[in-house]
Amino acid sequence: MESIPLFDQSALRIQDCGPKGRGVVTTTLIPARATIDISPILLFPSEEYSVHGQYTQLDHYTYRWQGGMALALGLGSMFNHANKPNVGFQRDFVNKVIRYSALRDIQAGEELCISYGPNLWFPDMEKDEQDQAEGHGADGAGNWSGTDGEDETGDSLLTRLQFSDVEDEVSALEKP
Ligand SMILES: C[S@@+](CC[C@H](N)C(=O)[O-])C[C@H]1O[C@@H](n2cnc3c(N)ncnc32)[C@H](O)[C@@H]1O
Repeated sequence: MESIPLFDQSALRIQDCGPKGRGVVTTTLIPARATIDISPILLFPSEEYSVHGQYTQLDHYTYRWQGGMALALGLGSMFNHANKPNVGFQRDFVNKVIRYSALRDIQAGEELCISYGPNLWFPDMEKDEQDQAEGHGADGAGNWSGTDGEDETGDSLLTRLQFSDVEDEVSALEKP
């Protein structure tokens, strides 16, 4: 295993993010591509997880991993979900870590969010907040109006990183 550097996280805060629970917020600008965290993981082998882990709180936090499910130790377990994440991640199976980096410049005061993938196991409060801010909303049948803002991803950096680094990770938090 490589020797893994640790990062100065003194500009980050764990704070109450309303209905999402706790989340990670930055107090300073984080430039695009900057590494935010490298979280070591704790691996739960598939058999153990299917008998125990999946019936516990762990199931809200674990990532799919080779041979089982993994809990990110540290910040990696604190990122909330966003459909338009500002943080991407890559699982490093050899070194048993997950590397998190900024997909774009992240301004002071912004919450740092990853994408958990399309199949969430909870009502997405971030989507509700974003739709309200954009003037969209659910009709009585629960159908949402408005586009998902494809054209807002005109930022080529975001697009490039999402496809190269994030696309294959996007389902990592989905449950088997
Ligand atoms: C990996 S944990 C994130 C940290 C968590 N907020 C906490 O306080 O421990 C995942 C859980 O956070 C909540 N969560 C994350 N993103 C959310 C979102 N966009 N809307 C609502 N709840 C969210 C859900 O309860 C989910 O099961």
